[in-house]
Amino acid sequence: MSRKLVDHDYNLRSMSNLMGERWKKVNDGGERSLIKAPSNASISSQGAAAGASTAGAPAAAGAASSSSTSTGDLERAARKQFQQDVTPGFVYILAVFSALGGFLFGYDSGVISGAMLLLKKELHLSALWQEVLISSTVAAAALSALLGGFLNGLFGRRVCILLASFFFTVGGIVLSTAPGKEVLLAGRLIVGVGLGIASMTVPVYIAEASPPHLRGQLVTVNTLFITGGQFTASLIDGAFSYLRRDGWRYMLGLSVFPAVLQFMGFLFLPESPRWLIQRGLTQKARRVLSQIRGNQNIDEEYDSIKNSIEEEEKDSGGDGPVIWRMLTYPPTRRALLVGCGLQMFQQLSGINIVMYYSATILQMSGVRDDRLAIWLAGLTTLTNFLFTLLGVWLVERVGRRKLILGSIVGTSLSLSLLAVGFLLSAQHSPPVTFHPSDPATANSTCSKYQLCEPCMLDPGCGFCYRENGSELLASSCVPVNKASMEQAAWGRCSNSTLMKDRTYWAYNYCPTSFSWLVLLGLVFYLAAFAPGMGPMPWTINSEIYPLWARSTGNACAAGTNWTFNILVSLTFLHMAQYFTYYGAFFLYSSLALVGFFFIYGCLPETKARRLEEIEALFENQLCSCGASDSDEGRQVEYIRVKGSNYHLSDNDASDVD
Ligand SMILES: O[C@H]1[C@H](O)[C@@H](O)[C@H](O)[C@@H](O)[C@H]1O
Repeated sequence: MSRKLVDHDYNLRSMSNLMGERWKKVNDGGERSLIKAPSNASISSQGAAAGASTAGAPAAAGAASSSSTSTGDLERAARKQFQQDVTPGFVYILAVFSALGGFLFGYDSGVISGAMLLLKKELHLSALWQEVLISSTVAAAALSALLGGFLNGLFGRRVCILLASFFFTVGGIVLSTAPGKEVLLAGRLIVGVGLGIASMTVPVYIAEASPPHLRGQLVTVNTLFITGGQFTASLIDGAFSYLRRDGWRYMLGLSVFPAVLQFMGFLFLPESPRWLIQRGLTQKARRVLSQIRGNQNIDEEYDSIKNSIEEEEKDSGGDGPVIWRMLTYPPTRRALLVGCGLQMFQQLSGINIVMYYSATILQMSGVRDDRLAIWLAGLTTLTNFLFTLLGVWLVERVGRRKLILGSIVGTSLSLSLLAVGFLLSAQHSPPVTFHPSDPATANSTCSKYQLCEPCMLDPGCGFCYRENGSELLASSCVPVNKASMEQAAWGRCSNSTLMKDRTYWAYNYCPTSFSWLVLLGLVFYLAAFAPGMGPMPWTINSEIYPLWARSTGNACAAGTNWTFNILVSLTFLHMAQYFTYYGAFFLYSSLALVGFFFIYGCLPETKARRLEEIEALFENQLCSCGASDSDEGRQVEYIRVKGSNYHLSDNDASDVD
């Protein structure tokens, strides 16, 4: 929430409305005055109810009551009181336990790259098996995310989160004890099912439990946990890479701990009050709502959710499966297109390619040692994490729309910078100066290449060279060892002892003096992508659908995310082969630009709106929703006075009445 802007919201008019309202109901039992100093008894009872952090609020309210107190003090007191009242600690506990699902998402999707380095040696995995073990999880996640919509509607968010942590736990145990590759595959599929369910349920659960002014921030914390999980995975990969035997068992098995922690936590955490109301479990919903709203009066929120569910049931009209009703009802159809479009553009912006490729980018920049490259790749995940933290800070300050628009422009520009780096490297590609003869077949395709660039673009070849200062000597293009891409099939680069003498094997890259440009592109990319394009698609999806369509909408959006994740990862090497690296990165950059126009036209601002109000934002024709967003700049503040939430805004002070 923007402090500066909020100061304008508390103008005299709205404050006097507030006071009028205050005095009108001053006799209500159990209500507290912002104008009159509270009694000591009320201070202590309220302080106790709201927890230690409320200690300053009654004092501030008391100060506001003195005749010499300025309106500014009164405003500050009201704001402070409001902020403390609407944010009981329980909401944070709930968000953190839910976001463990995000952590597991990040950990389980990130840890496999390091584990694979050990696995392929120990279990002698072919390239096909490596591919299957990596992609199977993402494919299972895509399918189970879609199925998760149905499960969410039927059993509720809490049961789905319990189910996801159960799958994570079982999957982790199966993986860490697997006797062979078939059981490993089973474990990866089980983990994938957990990933899919968690990725669509957790943001919805957090959004439904959060107060409007904190919703964006708390849902974004989930993506912070995803990137935190990816960072932790890279540290664990680095640490256990020294354990040549069975190191992968620890890497894959350690996720069991956060999974069990989440499972235990959710045995005690409540179901989403919105889901309960929808299911007609009204008494339980009231109990949960007062539990998560602390000392507030929840009547207004409860009534508003209940009314909007009744309205929605009338509006959404018709029978049939939810997805059909969503597609035939214009506001939800538009929301669905926006939600899935955001997830598609997130993946088309190439985040998982950049993360995956970062180790190679580092090798291009002269990091020759494998282990060092693994550790430095951890720096990439750390940067992603730190900049997602910036997103958590910005989301309620600048709003979702501006944040994601700024982010996608930066993403597109930095992808172009990466492409330029690759282009310059290709244009100054080192020549092949030495043509050793293949002992097996006199004529291998690799020996035909005259430059490093086409040689490294051929998946069957690599570049073997000696370095003397900045000069390359005796560089050759030779076939890669099919069992281990880290060596050539024969010759100087096929043997690690031979490679000691400043002889290097470059597979997938060429030595270049423009690596600094590529490195710069990588850092800019993460700084631009992580605060907006990373978290916002998840955050926005958790809030743009009406309750009856929320599970299905999020299921489709998460399914889209996983599907494009797998499509982009599987096609990247082929793209690089056909269009070269710079061609591929220019393509991702253009796709991000298309994404910018899509978001600019179609995405309305949802900041500080109640979930029940958001459907109305999609009433305009598609792709006029964003441009005609009349509320950009409108300041919305929810303020609780005497136990209810009031909606104050500059242009409509009558909301207070
Ligand atoms: O929002 C997340 C995040 O940005 C991750 O770093 C990325 O790996 C995921 O694919 C994405 O959905």
